Amino acid sequence: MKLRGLYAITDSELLAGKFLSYVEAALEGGVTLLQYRDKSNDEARRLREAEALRDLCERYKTQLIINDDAELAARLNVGVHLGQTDGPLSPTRALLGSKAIIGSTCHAQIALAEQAAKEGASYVAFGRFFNSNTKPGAPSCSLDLLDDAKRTLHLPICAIGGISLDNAAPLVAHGVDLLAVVHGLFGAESTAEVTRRARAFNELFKS
Ligand SMILES: Cc1ncc(COP(=O)(O)OP(=O)(O)O)c(N)n1
Ligand SMILES: Cc1nc(C(=O)O)sc1CCOP(=O)(O)O
Ligand SMILES: [Mg+2]
Repeated sequence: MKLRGLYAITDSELLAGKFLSYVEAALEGGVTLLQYRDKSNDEARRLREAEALRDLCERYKTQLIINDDAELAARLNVGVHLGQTDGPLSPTRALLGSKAIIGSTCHAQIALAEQAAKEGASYVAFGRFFNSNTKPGAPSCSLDLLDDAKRTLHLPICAIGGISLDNAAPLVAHGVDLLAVVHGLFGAESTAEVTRRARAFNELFKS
């Protein structure tokens, strides 16, 4: 499967009270990867929501990725995204199998991405590219890094951090394969607007 297009990421606070309707609206507009990102310790809710997302993703033929939690990903037979302190990639690849999608946060460092590639990552994520409401403290990353990354790496490149329809085009022009978005998608006022935004993000990959 080609990893290219919109990578929608959920936010439990932003989506409170409208979680599944907003996610389904995004899927309706077209989502390549959907990440379930919930930083709480509420294990029961996390399992319940992740199962609901897995079922929804199956209906829309979208790949589900669990943030941080390889055990939950293994339980649901879906992919996982791991940051630099979320656990090692090689044992996670062994746990999830050769076909699973495993992503790695590489901040603004090509060396981290090269290491992730060696350890079996399916894609590498760089960011943050713009000011982020969701994660204001994330280290910043420049467009120049993408040119180096395209020259050096041979796996899909994901961009994250403050991405919206107003600023995403240059990222795609610099070779980004996946646009990972929370607020720029789910910050919309209505489900119709979420669907419109998802479609518009996908259009960026067609020109
Ligand atoms: C696609 C994607 N890229 C980066 C991150 C950030 O991961 P991490 O650094 O582990 O931070 P948290 O998201 O866990 O707070 C991500 N989740 N997804
Ligand atoms: C979860 C996350 N990780 C980042 C990083 O730079 O590693 S930025 C970020 C938040 C992305 O949300 P929004 O699209 O609302 O900015
Ligand atoms: Mg993490």
